[in-house]
Amino acid sequence: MIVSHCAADVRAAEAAVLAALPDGALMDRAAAALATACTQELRRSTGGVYGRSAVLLTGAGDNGGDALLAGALLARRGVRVLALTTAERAHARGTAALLAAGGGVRPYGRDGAEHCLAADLLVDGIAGLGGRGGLRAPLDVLPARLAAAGRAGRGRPVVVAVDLPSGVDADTGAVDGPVLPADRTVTFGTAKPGLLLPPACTRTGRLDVVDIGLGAHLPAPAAVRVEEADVALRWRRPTAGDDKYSRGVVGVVAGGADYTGAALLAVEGAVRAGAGMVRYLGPQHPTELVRQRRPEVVPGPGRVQAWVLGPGVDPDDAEQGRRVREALESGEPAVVDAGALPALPRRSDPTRVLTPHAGELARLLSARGREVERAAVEADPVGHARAAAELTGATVLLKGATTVVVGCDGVVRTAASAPAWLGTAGAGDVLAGILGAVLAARAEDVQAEPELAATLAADAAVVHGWAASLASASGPVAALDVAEAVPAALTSLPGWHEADAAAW
Ligand SMILES: NC(=O)C1=CN([C@@H]2O[C@H](COP(=O)(O)OP(=O)(O)OC[C@H]3O[C@@H](n4cnc5c(N)ncnc54)[C@H](O)[C@@H]3O)[C@@H](O)[C@H]2O)[C@@H](O)CC1
Ligand SMILES: Nc1ncnc2c1ncn2[C@@H]1O[C@H](COP(=O)(O)OP(=O)(O)O)[C@@H](O)[C@H]1O
Ligand SMILES: [K+]
Repeated sequence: MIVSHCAADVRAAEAAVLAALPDGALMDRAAAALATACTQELRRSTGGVYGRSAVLLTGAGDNGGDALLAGALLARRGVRVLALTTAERAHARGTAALLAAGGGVRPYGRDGAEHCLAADLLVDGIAGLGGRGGLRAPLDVLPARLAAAGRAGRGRPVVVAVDLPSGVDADTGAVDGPVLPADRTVTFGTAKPGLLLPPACTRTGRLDVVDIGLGAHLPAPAAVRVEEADVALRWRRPTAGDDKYSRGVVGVVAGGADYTGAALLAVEGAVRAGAGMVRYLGPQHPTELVRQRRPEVVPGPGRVQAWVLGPGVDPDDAEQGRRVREALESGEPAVVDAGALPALPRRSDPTRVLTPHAGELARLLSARGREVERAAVEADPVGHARAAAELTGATVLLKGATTVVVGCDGVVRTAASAPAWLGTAGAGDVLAGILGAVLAARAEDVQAEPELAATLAADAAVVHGWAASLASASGPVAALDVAEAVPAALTSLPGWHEADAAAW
């Protein structure tokens, strides 16, 4: 898991650590780690370090100071280092260190972009925690120039961001103007939400979190990235004492006379994610299809531990609509997807996990008096997911390249294990099925501790994305293939077998 904290929490932790350290010690730790990452990137993109060229973009603050101090270390390793200052002031100790090590310092000026493009390495120390808004002129055109020049090491320098890609909002992940995208970001003490949250997170590149001793002084995280190894530890496995009921029965209300495929996909997701039993509730035609493909599915009503409601359900389908409403009234944990979202009562609780994509979330908010367009949701996914969680009382899982989950504990969870190939019809139905199986397996725990639903929702999204990576193998993938890959995805999660051994 990668944890992140807002700027105010980082600054407070920094103040506590600084009180016990000599002047400059914290920046020196940061700069040493930054220089190491820079030499690795130089070696990777050019085959060496000595004689290579680096340009440092340095603002007036400590972010620029980190870059200058790291630049001094690089210069001592034989790198030709030039700092281009982007503000009227520059960090005094960092500037002196770079000059003493043989580097150069001058204003960014008119030819700044040409210097940047000609370098092997570009270190972005324009702004970090103190950044406000997107990059300003003359730096605003630099991201487009770099993008047009090609790939790292082939036409353009490799870009290493200090703490954050400049122009990204550290706390929210908002992108309000041009941002310098990084190939690698070296962040200090803890990650920042803006490095993990969409839309900014696509600019982070490879992320290094450098321990500079803030840990003991940091509060609960603001946002976390759930990783495969976290899921391996938490995934509930059956024991000798389990039977099909105790492992969790999933009730699926999906599909209808027209959309039969969604019924199959949701059922397949639940079966493959290890449900003890799946009951399917729907009209005769999809019921027959489900039975043909998955004879183990039980048709018709009965006791369930968790529901999957809505994939492929037409909101005007009276019969399926009645089943959705009855399930929502039953009190069991539920995945509320697609056609079931309009049936959600005005207030729910966190054991109901809504799984909209951006368009569905926009409709849900608009129907509740918060008129909003899909594009606005995409520009601020976390803000809108949070608004929906507050308005409905439910847990909200907003699907996207980076999926975000907002529950009732205030922490934003993210899953980013999916390849872009997963953006294919029916993939969301499979996720709903997987999540239904996860909720059913832990139904009692979720009832006792509703905030657990958000953790489980993020786990399901990670497995869904991991299964997609496996099934896709860097190529096209169909939704049904994703469901079929779930068992293999689970057993290939890093740490799965170690966690299994520990259980015995
Ligand atoms: N807080 C901590 O625990 C630590 C902080 N360190 C560094 O200190 C940084 C914070 O330093 P500061 O508070 O001095 O602030 P910054 O250096 O992040 O930002 C201030 C500078 O950025 C400029 N700026 C702001 N927004 C801009 C924009 N959109 N475009 C162009 N320029 C912009 C400002 O005019 C100013 O020159 C961190 O990001 C990190 O790099 C590290 O040295 C280690 C420890
Ligand atoms: N660019 C992308 N990269 C990775 N995953 C994506 C991307 N676009 C969409 N996805 C994922 O694909 C799935 C699509 O679900 P959804 O929009 O509900 O489609 P459908 O309704 O056809 O099933 C979601 O899990 C989403 O997170
Ligand atoms: K930066």
